[in-house]
Amino acid sequence: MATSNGSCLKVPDIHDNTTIGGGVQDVYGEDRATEDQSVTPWNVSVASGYALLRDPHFNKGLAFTEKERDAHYLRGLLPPTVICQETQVNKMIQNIRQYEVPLQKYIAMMDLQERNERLFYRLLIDHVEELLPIVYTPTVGEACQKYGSIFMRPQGLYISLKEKGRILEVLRNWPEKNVQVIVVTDGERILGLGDLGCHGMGIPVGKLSLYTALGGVRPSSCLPITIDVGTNNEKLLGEELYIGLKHRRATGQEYAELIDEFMTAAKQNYGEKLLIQFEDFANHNAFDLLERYRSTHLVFNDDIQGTASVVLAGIVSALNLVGGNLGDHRFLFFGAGEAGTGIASLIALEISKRTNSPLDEVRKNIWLVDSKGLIVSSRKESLQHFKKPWAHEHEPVEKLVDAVNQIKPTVLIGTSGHGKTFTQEVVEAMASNNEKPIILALSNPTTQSECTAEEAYNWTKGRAIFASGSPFPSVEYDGKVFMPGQSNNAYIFPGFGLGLIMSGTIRVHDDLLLAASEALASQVTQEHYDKGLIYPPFTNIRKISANIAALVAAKAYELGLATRLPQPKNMLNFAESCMYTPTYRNYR
Ligand SMILES: O=C([O-])CC(=O)C(=O)O
Ligand SMILES: [Mg+2]
Repeated sequence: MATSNGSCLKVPDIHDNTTIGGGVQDVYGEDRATEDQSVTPWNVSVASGYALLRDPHFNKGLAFTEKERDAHYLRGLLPPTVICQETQVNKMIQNIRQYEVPLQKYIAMMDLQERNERLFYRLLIDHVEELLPIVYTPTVGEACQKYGSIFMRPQGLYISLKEKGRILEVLRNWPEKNVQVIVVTDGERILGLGDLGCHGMGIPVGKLSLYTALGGVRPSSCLPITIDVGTNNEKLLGEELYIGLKHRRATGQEYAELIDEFMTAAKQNYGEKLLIQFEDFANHNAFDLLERYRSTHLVFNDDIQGTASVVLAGIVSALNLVGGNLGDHRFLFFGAGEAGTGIASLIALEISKRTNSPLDEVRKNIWLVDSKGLIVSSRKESLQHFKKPWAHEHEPVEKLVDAVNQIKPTVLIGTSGHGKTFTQEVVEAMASNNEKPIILALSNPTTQSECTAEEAYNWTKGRAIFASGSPFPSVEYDGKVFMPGQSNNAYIFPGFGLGLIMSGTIRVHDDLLLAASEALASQVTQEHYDKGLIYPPFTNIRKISANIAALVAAKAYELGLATRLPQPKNMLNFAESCMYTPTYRNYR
């Protein structure tokens, strides 16, 4: 029974605006009719009174109706006015706009997420282009750098070396029991900002809020995790407010054992269909972890695979502007880590499928530059394994500009994590070799971008097809306005994850990444091309995500990787019906 002091009551009928799966056996688990397992319509415990207002999952602030205020002991706890969610959204966006400093906007958004989850997501969805740079790159990068001083409440799980041997217990401390996606980092390579240790938590939190806002995966299914094995960041080690373990990183067996315990415990606790997204691990671990767990767990590395899928889509759609087939182009990467080699591999796979040519042959048109210069066969012995397929016959070349002049790429892709490395000389070399050079400056956040949009358009005299990892405003050159694209894995991972979840897929296959990429490219219309865009705007992202989810799920069924039966007849309708929407529920 309900009590006035805020303890729990049974709510016999909570109407939800969204139902999925026709009321039985929904994609989120067994026998549930609503998209949010924490509130089935028939028999749910939620807080009442003061505690209800303090519960971000249920709180509606001034949107509680008169009847709800009576029924749930809220009288007097709220001022008398009742306002709707739409008005609250308008008020909140005005409040956010009053902050001049992006980090203040970030803190205000995190505060809202902690106070009223549905309002947070409604606001983020309704103002996605404006707020994405706040909850995501670039501001999330700054938030991670200052995480120790802005830390208020844990927004996910911290699993440190102290928890070794007890990780299952730690997972069970998390209040949500039906977790379907974990985004996990060890903080060693946060965006292009390097080792931020435990302060990397901002990244899984940000990524998962996009899973919900952009991909419609319900918030209670999402679990952000930071694995803390120490940090090699001397500055953080000396900081009083650093929130992580204050010693250098554990490596080797100690590291592997902790990760392995985590992977085993996560699968044991949440089941075979749990999606684990690796995010912002350093190169060596990123490749090893993907290799080690891809055949036993549903794992996805966003930096290797998500980035690859989004970039391939952008290049495929850029062909509409520059002409030629994918196989006719020559690619030069600056940066041969996760993103660089991940994108290179997926492009090679796609060309190989399209042209029916062996991968070895296709790779010859794809070149990579790392910190030591062009990757060439004479360096093969000393190369890390993920670089070896790209070591082609060529004399050594040290500088990027020389590589551009000698290789003559049609597409230049920056994945270096180092800002300002596409110098005027480099960009001009691209422009002198190509009528419409494709230039992608993918490193994040904005400070690490290989060049700015303005530089790309100015130095190519408005001829560049440009996209970047972090957003840039539009640029005017010679009386014409250019709109740079944002080539960020945020286009892919939310819809990709939804596709896996809704189909009960148990393993990630490269063909699923190609399907996601194709789905994204198919969302770019003539209207976008006419504006020089190679990606659709983020304002359409939920529709884009539904399309990605549908194609990914269809491919998963085709490959025999999907376990949810029966297979939905109309995959797109099904994807849309699965998506969480943050409209307030009515509490009777
Ligand atoms: O988070 C982003 O904006 C894209 C990404 O995965 C990275 O840069 O590591
Ligand atoms: Mg990342």
